[in-house]
Amino acid sequence: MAQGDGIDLCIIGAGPAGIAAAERAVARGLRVVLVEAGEFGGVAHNWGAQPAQALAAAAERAHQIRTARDFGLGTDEPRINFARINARIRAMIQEASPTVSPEHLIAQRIETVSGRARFAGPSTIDVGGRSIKASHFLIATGTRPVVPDIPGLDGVPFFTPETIFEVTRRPSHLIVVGAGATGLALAQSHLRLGAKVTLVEMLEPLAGEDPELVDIVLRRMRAEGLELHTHTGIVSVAGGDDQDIVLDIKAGPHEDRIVGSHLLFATGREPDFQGLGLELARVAMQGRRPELGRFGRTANRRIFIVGDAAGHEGVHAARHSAELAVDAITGSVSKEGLVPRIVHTSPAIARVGMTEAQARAKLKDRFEIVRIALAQTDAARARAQPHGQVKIIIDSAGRVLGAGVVGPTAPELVPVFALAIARKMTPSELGGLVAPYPSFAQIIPLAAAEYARDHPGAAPAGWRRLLKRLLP
Ligand SMILES: Cc1cc2nc3c(=O)[nH]c(=O)nc-3n(C[C@H](O)[C@H](O)[C@H](O)COP(=O)(O)OP(=O)(O)OC[C@H]3O[C@@H](n4cnc5c(N)ncnc54)[C@H](O)[C@@H]3O)c2cc1C
Ligand SMILES: NC(=O)c1ccc[n+]([C@@H]2O[C@H](COP(=O)([O-])OP(=O)(O)OC[C@H]3O[C@@H](n4cnc5c(N)ncnc54)[C@H](O)[C@@H]3O)[C@@H](O)[C@H]2O)c1
Repeated sequence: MAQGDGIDLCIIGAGPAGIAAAERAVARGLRVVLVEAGEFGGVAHNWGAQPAQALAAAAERAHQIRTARDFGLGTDEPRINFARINARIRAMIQEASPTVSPEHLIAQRIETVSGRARFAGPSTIDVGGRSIKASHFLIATGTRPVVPDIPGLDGVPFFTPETIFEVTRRPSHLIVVGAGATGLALAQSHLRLGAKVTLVEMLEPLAGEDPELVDIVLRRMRAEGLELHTHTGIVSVAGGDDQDIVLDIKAGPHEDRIVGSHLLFATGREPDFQGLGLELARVAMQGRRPELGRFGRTANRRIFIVGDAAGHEGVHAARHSAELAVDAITGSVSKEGLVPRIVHTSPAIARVGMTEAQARAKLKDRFEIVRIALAQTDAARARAQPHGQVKIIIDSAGRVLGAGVVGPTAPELVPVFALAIARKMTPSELGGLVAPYPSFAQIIPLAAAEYARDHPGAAPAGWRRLLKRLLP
């Protein structure tokens, strides 16, 4: 049967991007159908961000117990029960599920369909033998993990970031391959939960991030016991089934062997358009990737691709890209927001706007950097969490262009810098904001004072000027 005409927007994939798009579209008065092949909530809710955050929270507690002696508290090593930790994670996901359940979505006037979608033509999809026609389509099908082709891997049991939460006993020695945001965060969680962890990376850890900020995190992780091999390739792998996993590695001319109990590949993700029938949808491809215009519009102007499938990174980026696409479909004028990039290690890295490398490429030496160590705040000293820094990129006119924060509350601080960049604020204006005491946010006025020391002419913000900038 052909589901009735009159559907304005059919969304394929009910992860954060698909759900955000559906919510915005119904708010704009569109008739929306949301199709999901697996679990509503997508990777983020079921296998990605949420479980990883819950695991990191357990790991943080274990770390606090282990370091409690620094505060004058006598404690033993935490007793860690992996089965209970992962049972809590599953329970937490179940508890949060109503917020992404079909029932909740239907209550918001979003029609839901369970099944795998495949285009049957430029304006029709097929879902389990059922045909759905719509004026516009939004593809929000996310990504799947990539596992490298390594000699010997056939027959060796391994985990991906989606399956690692199924472990019910503490790995005695977890080998993690890939030091991106996922690999580092999962490696640190397992390390803090008492596993020995060895991380193998063929390039630099977090290669796209500011090396100065990454270095702070890596120093912490090494101090906590992480064994890290960078610029290291895997020659072969063997073992499994009650036997140790043996990884032969090579860094330049040096060969080595790692013997572990569990193997996790965090070697990146790729969009999976196979089986979606994009050729029937008249979506033009560039190799294996669709050609994308503004807001993810494809060569078929009625089809958009958003979220991780379009190369955005993280839940907030996925949601934002989806909302912009809906705005484009409904003809609303919207401005792309500044999307922060976050690495959820401990300490975390959060940054927004231009990096030092980008500023150098664009402005040569016509910019300045202000750096302040987190240790300069009383909050960091009181909580014994001194590991971190703020790094602000400022142009020659004195406007904030970018900022990177490393610290326990980095993700909470970075929106302040996003606002400063969007409003073209100066460090003096930022320094005009009153940060509560004690808080890590005090690093912001400290950074502003540092800038003012070298620029005595840059007047602190008057409240009138600040108000003028903040008000629409
Ligand atoms: C371990 C891990 C930790 C992470 N931690 C964080 C974090 O802390 N913070 C953060 O911001 N991001 C994090 N991420 C990234 C985050 O999960 C993604 O950015 C986010 O899920 C992307 O949302 P999405 O809607 O684009 O795609 P997804 O969440 O992948 O959802 C896509 C949905 O589409 C469905 N689908 C696919 N094909 C079809 C089809 N043909 N028909 C119907 N449905 C289909 C899938 O079943 C899936 O439900 C993490 C990822 C991982 C793996
Ligand atoms: N906001 C967050 O906290 C968060 C958390 C997880 C993921 N994400 C996002 O999800 C996306 C994917 O991140 P990711 O870390 O899964 O992937 P990634 O692609 O960023 O990192 C994968 C790493 O694996 C390495 N690698 C690949 N093949 C290898 C091999 N054969 N041997 C050794 N190393 C190898 C790569 O060099 C790279 O450093 C990113 O965009 C990331 O920002 C965000």
